[in-house]
Amino acid sequence: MGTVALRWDGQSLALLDQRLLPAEERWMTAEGAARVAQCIRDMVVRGAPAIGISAAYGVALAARHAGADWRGEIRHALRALAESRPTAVNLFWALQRMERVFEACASREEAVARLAAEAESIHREDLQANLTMADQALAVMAPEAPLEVLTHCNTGALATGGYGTALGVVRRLHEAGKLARVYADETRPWLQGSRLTAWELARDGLPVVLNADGAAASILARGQVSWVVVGADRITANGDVANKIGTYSLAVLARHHGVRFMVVAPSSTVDMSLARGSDIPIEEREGSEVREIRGMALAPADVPVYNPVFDVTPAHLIDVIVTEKGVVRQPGEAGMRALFG
Ligand SMILES: CSC[C@H]1O[C@H](OP(=O)(O)O)[C@H](O)[C@@H]1O
Repeated sequence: MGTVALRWDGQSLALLDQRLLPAEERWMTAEGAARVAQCIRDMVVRGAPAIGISAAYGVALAARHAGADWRGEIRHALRALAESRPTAVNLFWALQRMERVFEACASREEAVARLAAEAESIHREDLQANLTMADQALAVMAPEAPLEVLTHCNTGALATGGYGTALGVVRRLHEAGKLARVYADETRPWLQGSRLTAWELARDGLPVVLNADGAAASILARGQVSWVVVGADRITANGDVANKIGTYSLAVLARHHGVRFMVVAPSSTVDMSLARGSDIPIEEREGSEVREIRGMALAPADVPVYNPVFDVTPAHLIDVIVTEKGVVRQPGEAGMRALFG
């Protein structure tokens, strides 16, 4: 089997501990919803679609382990999971789906069966969405010869139900014989690019080249990269995109150098209830993620740190948003409403 971030056997959820990659491949079992919420908060599992899928399985686990007050326990699990991370809307989208099914259940036994089935559907649909998006993106790119692309963070099988969003597009280019090289930004501070993307792509035999984030400008200036391809954590009604910190600067660089900029995300990442990107809650994480790595000091222990882990790329810097429901070119409110109502 190819790379996967999580496994569900009908009774428990196993998560590949992404904090330890690439040094160690260690799986941990999350027995209940509280543990799943903690794994999402601590980034054992991360990536917008993967945390939505994990949260859904967390609700299924809550039903499985519930007692006489099964309704109260499942409600408590829904709340705890919703508090695990704030920016990726896929988490809340998945929990809303689970809640709708839960509210329609008349007994704990029914909830156990139906919530597990719903979580499995969310998982399966995400994988299918990735495959559809990869096809659509290939049609947009229409490469005649193998091309170079640059990506940021990790949007691959590790971040999704399988295959990947932006990395799914990279995979599809490779399968079509149209990928000359993919540059992977290392993605400071959590290093999703160096620890996860380089690992995932090298493992699957794709031509990946790792670069420091600060090298992106000179790579784009060389004129060989055709597309910057990234994922998303939330897309608002006007086409603004929240994604991993550093995406916005990459979009500015791409526009400056005449390189096209593509966002690839399933419709579960679209939040039409928010008018613009400035409405998106941006997660800030511990300063220690910047000051140190695996306990080793990279900065004075007491230096103040500002560590927002997402930024917002305005729609006007994006050439195309690819979803499984269709493609929005030159994103703006009209194009978003045409596809998402
Ligand atoms: C396939 S979307 C992945 C998305 O999630 C990342 O964030 P994190 O690693 O903090 O969960 C990032 O924004 C990626 O684009």
